[in-house]
Amino acid sequence: MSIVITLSNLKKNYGNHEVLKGVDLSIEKGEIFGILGINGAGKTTLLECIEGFRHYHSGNIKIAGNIGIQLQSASLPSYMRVDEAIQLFSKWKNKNLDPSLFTALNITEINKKLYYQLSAGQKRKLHLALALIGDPDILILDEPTTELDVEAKQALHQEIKKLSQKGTTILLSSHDMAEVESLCTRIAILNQGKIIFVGTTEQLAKKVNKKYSIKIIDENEEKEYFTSDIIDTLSTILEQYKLKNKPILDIKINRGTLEDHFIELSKEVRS
Ligand SMILES: Nc1ncnc2c1ncn2[C@@H]1O[C@H](COP(=O)(O)OP(=O)(O)OP(=O)(O)O)[C@@H](O)[C@H]1O
Repeated sequence: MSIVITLSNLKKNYGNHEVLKGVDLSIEKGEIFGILGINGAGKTTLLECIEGFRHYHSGNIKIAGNIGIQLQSASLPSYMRVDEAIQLFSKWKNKNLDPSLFTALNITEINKKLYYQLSAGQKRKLHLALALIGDPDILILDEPTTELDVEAKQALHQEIKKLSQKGTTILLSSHDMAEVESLCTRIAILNQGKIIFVGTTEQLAKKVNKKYSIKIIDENEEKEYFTSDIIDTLSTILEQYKLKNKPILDIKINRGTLEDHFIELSKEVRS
């Protein structure tokens, strides 16, 4: 796998406020890479440095390929129509927007609307569509699904997965842990200016040593067991029930969510 984004010891201050305190990161081609962190952790700053919108004070950023960008907040002239914006960006990039995206993101419905008439979610959809014109090698999305309705969110998730399968690298920030868990191949957690974790969500679960919970419900009671080895523990429990010839009514397994693990790790770092 080839590395398409490399950050080495990246530092960025706003006045005396050190927001990025030496960030190192490598992102591979075709990854869907999520940047997580609490409000103000520096995710947007990091993405904007990579996009070239922010000056950084020291360190190095290497990018292999062209970038499509959907900013957290962006604006177009109030009286520009949606189809005019798409034509304008298509001309700039000398490529048209893939028609399947019009349908997937429901752009056709808002084609003739003026920019100022769009709802917040519709604006976000338009900016996403504009980022995708020109078939970028790397797509950077800052909180892409905030304000999107469920249908548009699902459409975007499918689109992101398709793009990654054909080799586009996607770098996104999000507060939606369920979204990150289902989409991202790897994540990085930004905390107090440093990356405190890089890896898969499973690796994060291991790092915080989160134990699985197994709840067994039988006719008389509900019992909960905690384990890090689900197969061994579950087999032993089932064996015992079989030996006692006791019927089980329900089994619930909870491996913890990304949100639980994120909170756990943030607590560990603070203490
Ligand atoms: N232009 C700026 N001038 C001064 N301080 C800034 C500027 N932009 C951001 N900051 C500060 O830098 C820190 C990081 O902000 P940033 O927007 O990068 O965080 P974030 O992780 O994207 O937050 P959120 O999740 O709330 O979007 C915050 O404390 C913010 O107040």
